[in-house]
Amino acid sequence: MAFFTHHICRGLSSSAVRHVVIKNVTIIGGGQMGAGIAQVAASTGHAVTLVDTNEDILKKAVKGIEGNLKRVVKKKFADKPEAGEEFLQKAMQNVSISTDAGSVVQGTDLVVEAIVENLKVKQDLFGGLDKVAPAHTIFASNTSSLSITDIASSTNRLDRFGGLHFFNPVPVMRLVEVIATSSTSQETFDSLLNFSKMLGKTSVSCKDTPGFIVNRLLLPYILDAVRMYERGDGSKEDIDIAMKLGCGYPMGPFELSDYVGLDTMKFIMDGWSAANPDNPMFAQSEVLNKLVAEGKFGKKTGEGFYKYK
Ligand SMILES: CCCCCCC[C@H](O)CC(=O)SCCNC(=O)CCNC(=O)[C@H](O)C(C)(C)COP(=O)([O-])OP(=O)([O-])OC[C@H]1O[C@@H](n2cnc3c(N)ncnc32)[C@H](O)[C@@H]1OP(=O)([O-])[O-]
Ligand SMILES: NC(=O)c1ccc[n+]([C@@H]2O[C@H](COP(=O)([O-])OP(=O)(O)OC[C@H]3O[C@@H](n4cnc5c(N)ncnc54)[C@H](O)[C@@H]3O)[C@@H](O)[C@H]2O)c1
Repeated sequence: MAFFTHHICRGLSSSAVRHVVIKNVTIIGGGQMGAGIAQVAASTGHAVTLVDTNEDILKKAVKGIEGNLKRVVKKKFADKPEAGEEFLQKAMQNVSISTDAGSVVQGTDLVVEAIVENLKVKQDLFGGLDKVAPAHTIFASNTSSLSITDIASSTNRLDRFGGLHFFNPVPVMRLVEVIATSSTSQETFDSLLNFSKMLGKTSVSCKDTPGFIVNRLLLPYILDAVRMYERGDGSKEDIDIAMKLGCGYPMGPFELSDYVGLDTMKFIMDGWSAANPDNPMFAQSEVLNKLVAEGKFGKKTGEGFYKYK
C-alpha cells in the first residue's frame, strides 16, 4: 500500500517537478550493455563518452556501434542515402572514448554505470566519481540484481542516484526500468524518466527490490530450466524449442543465458545466494559453475551452453 501511494505521488507531481536536461552522458563499461546504451544515446543526440578500463574493448565497442548504425541507416534511410550518411556521421561524432572515468565526468550530466555485476567494484567506482563529478551530475546503475541503495551508499549524492536498467540488446529492447530508492529526489527520478523517453524507450518503475520487475520473474524461470536440464528431464535443445514454440519467446532459456553471459548470470546467482542462503532456488549449479570455470561465458566468448564459432 505504501508503495502504491508513493508511486501515485511520483506520477502526479511529475509534470510540476523540474528535471535536469541530460545532454552529456558518461557510460562506464564498454561491454555489451555499455556499448548498446552508448549507441542509443548517441543516435538520439546525446554527447556520449564511453569508458572502460580496457582500451581494446572500447575500440571493439565503437566498431560495433558503427556497424549496427550502418545496418539501421541502410534500412531506415533506404530512400534517402544522404540523410542516412548525415545521421551516421552525427551519431558517430557524438561518441568519444576514454579509459579514465575521473577525468571525463567533469562535464557530464549523467553517469550510467554498466560494469561487472559486483557490489564492491560498483561501490568503489561510484565512491571515487562522487568526489570529482559536478554537483548536478546524476548517477545511475544498470545493475541486473544488486540493490541501488547499496550501490549508492558509497556516495554522498543519495538524492541524485537511481537505477536505469536496460535490456539486451539495448538498441532493440524497448524497456527501461527506472528505479528510485527512498532517497532519490523527485527531480532525479523525473530526469531519469525523461532521459529514457528521449532514448525512445518505454519506462516502468518499481521499488528498489531484488531483480526489480523483469529479473525477479525471469531469474526463477531460467534457473528452473537449468535444474530441469541438470536432472536430465529434457535436453537443452528441447527445452529451448519448447519455450520458443510453446510460449512464443524469441529465445529459449539456454539461448538467452548464453546471450546475457554466463559470467553475469553466475554473478547474479552468487549475489542472491549469499543474501538468501536457505533458498534452494539459488543453490549452486554444477553445469553453470563448470562452464564459467572453463571461460565459456556464452556468445561473447564463442561458447556457453552452445557453440558459436
Ligand atoms: C540467472 C540470470 C538470468 C537473468 C539475466 C538478466 C539480464 C538482464 O539484467 C536483463 C536482460 O537484458 S534479459 C534479456 C532480455 N532480452 C531478450 O529477452 C532478448 C530475446 N531475444 C530477442 O528478442 C531476439 O532474439 C533478438 C532481438 C536478440 C534478435 O532478433 P531475431 O529476430 O532473432 O534476429 P534478427 O532478425 O537478426 O534481429 C532482429 C532485429 O534486431 C536487430 N538486432 C539484433 N541484435 C542486435 C544487436 N545486438 N544490436 C543492435 N541490433 C540488433 C537486427 O538488426 C534486426 O533489426 P531489423 O531492423 O529488424 O533488421
Ligand atoms: N548482459 C545482459 O544481458 C545485461 C542486461 C542488463 C543489465 N546487465 C548488467 O549490466 C552490467 C554490465 O553487463 P554486460 O553484460 O555489459 O557485461 P560485460 O562483461 O559485457 O561488460 C562489462 C565491461 O565493464 C568493464 N569494466 C569492469 N570494471 C570496470 C571499471 N571499474 N571501470 C570501467 N570499466 C570496467 C569490463 O572491462 C567490461 O568491458 C552488469 O551490471 C550486468 O548485470 C547485463
